[in-house]
Amino acid sequence: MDLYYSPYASSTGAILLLGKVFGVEINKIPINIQAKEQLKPEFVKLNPQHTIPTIVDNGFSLWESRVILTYLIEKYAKDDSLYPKDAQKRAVVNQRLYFDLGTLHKALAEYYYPQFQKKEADPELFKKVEEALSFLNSFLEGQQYLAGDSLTVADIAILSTLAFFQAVGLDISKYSNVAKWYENGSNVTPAWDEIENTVAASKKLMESLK
Ligand SMILES: N[C@@H](CCC(=O)N[C@@H](CS)C(=O)NCC(=O)O)C(=O)O
Repeated sequence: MDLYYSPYASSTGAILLLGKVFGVEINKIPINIQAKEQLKPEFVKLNPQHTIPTIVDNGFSLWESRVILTYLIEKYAKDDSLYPKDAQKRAVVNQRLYFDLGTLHKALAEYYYPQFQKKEADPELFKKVEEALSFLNSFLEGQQYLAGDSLTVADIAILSTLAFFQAVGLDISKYSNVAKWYENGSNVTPAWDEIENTVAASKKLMESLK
């Protein structure tokens, strides 16, 4: 399976993690967004929206990172534990994934990405980050996992989001449920080293831009 990736995409580690868990061989193809490589016609042919990450699995092209994660589970997992088939359990997992896409990651990206381009941090945008982390903290009240009572793709996606943004300065320590869940999650999630290695490489690149 080909994975077109960029160090700016916080989800790359989660995709590599699932690839390792399921024994899927992933051929990593870096795309340099600063050099606008994603706009090359051969890439736009694969993904007209020209976003990273994009996978090509036996000729099947797919993008939107959280959809890539659920696709990998549906296609390669031996059971449904990471993405339960039960309608209500799956709905809660999906709610967390959409919360990541539309609220948490969105707020973090809007606050941190401009800073990679040497722009001043905007405190107004940080309020949205704090609000999103407070929501996450409340989802985790009395819970060891984000959706249900065992590890799911919701945990993996949001752990990956937070691993990435912590590497560039986010502090989650005052959100005690989040901090506790992150600590446990990073210990119990299989192939966690894929996230750590990816985040370390991203951090190095982003620091070189400062
Ligand atoms: N929601 C999408 C976001 C994808 C996205 O916007 N990726 C950025 C890099 S972090 C990108 O590809 N930017 C280049 C472009 O849009 O041309 C996902 O999770 O896959």
